[in-house]
Amino acid sequence: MKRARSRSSPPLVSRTTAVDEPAFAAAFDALPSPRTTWSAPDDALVLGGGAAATLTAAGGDRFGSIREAAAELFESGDVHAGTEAARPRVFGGFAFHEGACDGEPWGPFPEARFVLPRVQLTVADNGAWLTVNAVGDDADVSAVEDRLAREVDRFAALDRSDDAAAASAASRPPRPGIRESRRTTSREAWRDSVGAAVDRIRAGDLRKVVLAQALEADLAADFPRAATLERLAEKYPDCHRYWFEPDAGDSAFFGATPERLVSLRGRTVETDALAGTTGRGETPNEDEWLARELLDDEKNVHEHELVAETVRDQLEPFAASIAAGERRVRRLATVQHLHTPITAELDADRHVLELVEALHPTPAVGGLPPDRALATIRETEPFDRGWYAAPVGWIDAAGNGAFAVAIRSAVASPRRATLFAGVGVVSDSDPDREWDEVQLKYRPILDELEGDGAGGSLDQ
Ligand SMILES: C=C(O[C@H]1C=CC=C(C(=O)O)[C@@H]1O)C(=O)O
Repeated sequence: MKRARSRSSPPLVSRTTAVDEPAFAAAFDALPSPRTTWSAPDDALVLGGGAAATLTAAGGDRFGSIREAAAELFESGDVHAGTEAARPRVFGGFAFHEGACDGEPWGPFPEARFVLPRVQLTVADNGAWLTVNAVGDDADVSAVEDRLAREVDRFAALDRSDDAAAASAASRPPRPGIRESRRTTSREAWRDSVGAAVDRIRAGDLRKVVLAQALEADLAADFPRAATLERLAEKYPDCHRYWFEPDAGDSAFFGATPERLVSLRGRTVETDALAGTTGRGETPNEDEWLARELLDDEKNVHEHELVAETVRDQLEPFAASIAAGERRVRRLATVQHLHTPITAELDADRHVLELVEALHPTPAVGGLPPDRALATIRETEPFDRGWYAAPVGWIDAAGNGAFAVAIRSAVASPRRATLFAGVGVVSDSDPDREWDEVQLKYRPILDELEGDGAGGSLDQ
């Protein structure tokens, strides 16, 4: 097992100043690689460029290793953040399980990687902020202040967010179109594997397993990075949106997920149980009808309750109190899900990665019992999950953090994208309906690849 290593060593110098908000695409394009973006409904938008420090780890101890490396990084700092949202945070994610990054397209992705951006734009309720971070040999206060002054000048020359032409959808590069696509799993293979999982569940060997597929698409034109993120932000404003570029190569892992894994602030924990899916209707009435049917559907409610119960059980050892809200329907642009919000107060101070490790993988992406479900996933799926369905998010110096489950996601390079989507299999799952559900879950990303470019769309 590899230990986490920090490529630079503390101390850390961080300086921030208020700036006029640049247009998203202009800021994204102005940042150096590796770029990071993070955006959540209750969080500031962060765009990071370059790496003042990179923490990587692998193996079963990757959560603990990153925690140690982050503690070391944040140990001694000279920080003038200006606003809370611009305080130093490392952004990144984990592999779904050990060995999940072995195959393509995961080559450049370690099993855990977090970055303290070298240059960071933070767009919060109280305005836009530009930060320069430096660590180790680069951590010289006057050099950081000079760099910040240069970055402020550079960003001042960019299009502004309130410039209608820069922000207009019409001026964006079109969606690239798909020239050719390949599925990892044929319909026959899917029927066989879902059927085999159902048999094991009925035999009492498993309670639930989430099986996924991948879809590789050759793009007809270059993948428009910033425009795709802008379109996802408009269509999925209530989702966690993320973009992670590895250190090498020209790919990125990105997505717009409705599923929060956990957020920790002080001792207050918020999490979601999200499982059980139906489509969107053509009309508001049809939407309502589908939502009511989902709330009453035994198979979906069972699939959902296994997640809600397990999340509560997994939080129990850490919690002074836990409260679950009412089960309701969460409506997204392409699907509707059963959703139970869960909150807890911890019994002691904890690091968010302790909770991430305890909760991942929830049965919304793994299954029950966890070990048997994971073994089934490894035996069944003919591709590597990499960071798909794994925790992505951020950590700060106090051990607070927010993590989402990286579903509705893909790895994209300029001319290729690999998309991932899965479904919860329970005792009365029907393979063909589950196949259709996988296709719905590709939609958030697929809609941004198909369409108005030169290429075509996917046959379902
Ligand atoms: C595993 C995925 O979705 C999970 C989250 C919400 C609903 C799910 C379901 O109804 O099967 C899945 O558990 C995915 O989108 O790849």
